[in-house]
Amino acid sequence: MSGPRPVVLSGPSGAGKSTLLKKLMKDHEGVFGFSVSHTTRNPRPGEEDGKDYHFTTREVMQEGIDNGEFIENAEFSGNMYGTSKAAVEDVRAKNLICILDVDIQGVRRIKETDLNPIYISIQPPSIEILEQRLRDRQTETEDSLQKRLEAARIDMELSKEPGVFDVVIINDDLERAYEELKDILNEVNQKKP
Ligand SMILES: Nc1nc2c(ncn2[C@@H]2O[C@H](COP(=O)(O)OP(=O)(O)O)[C@@H](O)[C@H]2O)c(=O)[nH]1
Ligand SMILES: Nc1ncnc2c1ncn2[C@@H]1O[C@H](COP(=O)(O)OP(=O)(O)O)[C@@H](O)[C@H]1O
Repeated sequence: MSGPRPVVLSGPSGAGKSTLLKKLMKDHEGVFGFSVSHTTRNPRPGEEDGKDYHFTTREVMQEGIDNGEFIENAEFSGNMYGTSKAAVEDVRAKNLICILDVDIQGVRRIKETDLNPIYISIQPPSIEILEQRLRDRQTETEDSLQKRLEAARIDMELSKEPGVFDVVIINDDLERAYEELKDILNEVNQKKP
């Protein structure tokens, strides 16, 4: 595929992907475009349909998957998530660098496509700190929080495997993690404009 390499951000829920991504998009307007995923989970206060996610139902999303409209899709914490072909195309059409936020299953599926992104894992300093951040965020029920922590343990192990990610960023201090992310993206874009 031609154009700049897309960027896949992955890592446990609560690791800080959205925080870093929003900061990056705000500081570099007209450079990055977010691939808006579909999900069957309920919107959180402040989340906008079509901006944060395309909020949908299981039936509608399954129909789209069956019709071949998705690059990848996965089940996470009791909900469906997926990247539609249109989500990535929309960003490409604007000539922006496409950023995708997907879980580890999404990373695996995207590796089977010709998208050829750079794979970045955002990791928390520890599972304890991750739990605290998720609790402080106040977006989860106890059940969905426990499911996220369970998935996080698997994600944290897999991110250590060589070859899965190009880069692993530990999001301890936010500003330092952000600088690290920016440095990596600068490097990639210089190599392949
Ligand atoms: N495979 C896949 N995962 C996604 C997609 N969109 C979001 N996710 C992942 O789904 C998980 C849950 O996302 P979300 O419900 O927004 O919760 P949060 O990560 O705790 O803010 C995260 O690990 C996301 O990276 C997608 O299109 N495909
Ligand atoms: N470096 C950090 N230090 C402290 N809190 C952070 C840091 N990065 C993110 N957070 C907070 O942790 C919570 C989870 O971050 P978020 O960006 O929603 O994670 P994700 O998108 O990976 O699920 C948010 O409330 C966010 O404000």
